[in-house]
Amino acid sequence: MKRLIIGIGGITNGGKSTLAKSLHEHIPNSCIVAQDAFFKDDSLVAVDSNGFKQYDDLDALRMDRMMSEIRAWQRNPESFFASRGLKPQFHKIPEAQDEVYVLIIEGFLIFNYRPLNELMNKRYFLTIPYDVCKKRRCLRVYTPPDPPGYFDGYVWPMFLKNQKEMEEIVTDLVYLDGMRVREDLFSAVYEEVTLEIQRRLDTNC
Ligand SMILES: Nc1ncnc2c1ncn2[C@@H]1O[C@H](COP(=O)(O)OP(=O)(O)O)[C@@H](O)[C@H]1O
Ligand SMILES: O=C(O)c1ccc[n+]([C@@H]2O[C@H](COP(=O)([O-])O)[C@@H](O)[C@H]2O)c1
Repeated sequence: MKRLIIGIGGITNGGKSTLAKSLHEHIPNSCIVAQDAFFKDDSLVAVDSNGFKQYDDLDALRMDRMMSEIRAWQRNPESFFASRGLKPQFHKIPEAQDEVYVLIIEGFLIFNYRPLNELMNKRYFLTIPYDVCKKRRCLRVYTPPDPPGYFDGYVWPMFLKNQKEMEEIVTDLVYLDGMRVREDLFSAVYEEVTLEIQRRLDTNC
């Protein structure tokens, strides 16, 4: 059994979940692990000197739990896949005797966490301009909701800081323009992932 781990990172509201879901729907034997599912309880998230809850920081996330989930997939992708009620399918090559299990890891700080970053075979990073990001973010309701001034006073400066830190540790990142239509973004990544799957089926890696 072969494995492939794809990271879909990027700016808040850049389209990570949308892209990850489309990939999952089209890639046989794939699963998604989303970083958003690992936020700590609000009572455990620190507050900064401006009174803003520090959600855009690795400390706000239970990265240990996220890593355990990913390790469970690594140990046995097939049973991890089945435990989510998904049905295995061979890739669309009639003579293929092997299967490639694909894990799609999606989230805004996935490459900032070194132990997680190191596991990825492919790294994609979605970006959108400030004004588009602010507009999309204002339309979205988080739990808890963003307080007034949160985007400019906290989220945007943290994005710039986190991106800078990420770029210091990550190489071979493929930047994706989140302004492209969904279908284009999907096709571009799907094509590359399909080639990676094919490469694994063709070789012993
Ligand atoms: N390529 C795109 N073009 C325009 N809007 C998009 C695109 N991808 C996602 N969106 C919209 O942007 C918002 C955030 O998308 P989402 O996938 O949840 O982002 P993220 O997971 O990065 O926070 C949603 O309203 C979604 O419908
Ligand atoms: O999901 C949550 O529990 C949650 C609670 C408060 C805030 N968030 C925001 O979630 C953002 C990251 O998720 P996303 O999908 O926008 O990339 C990050 O900018 C946080 O400020 C998320």
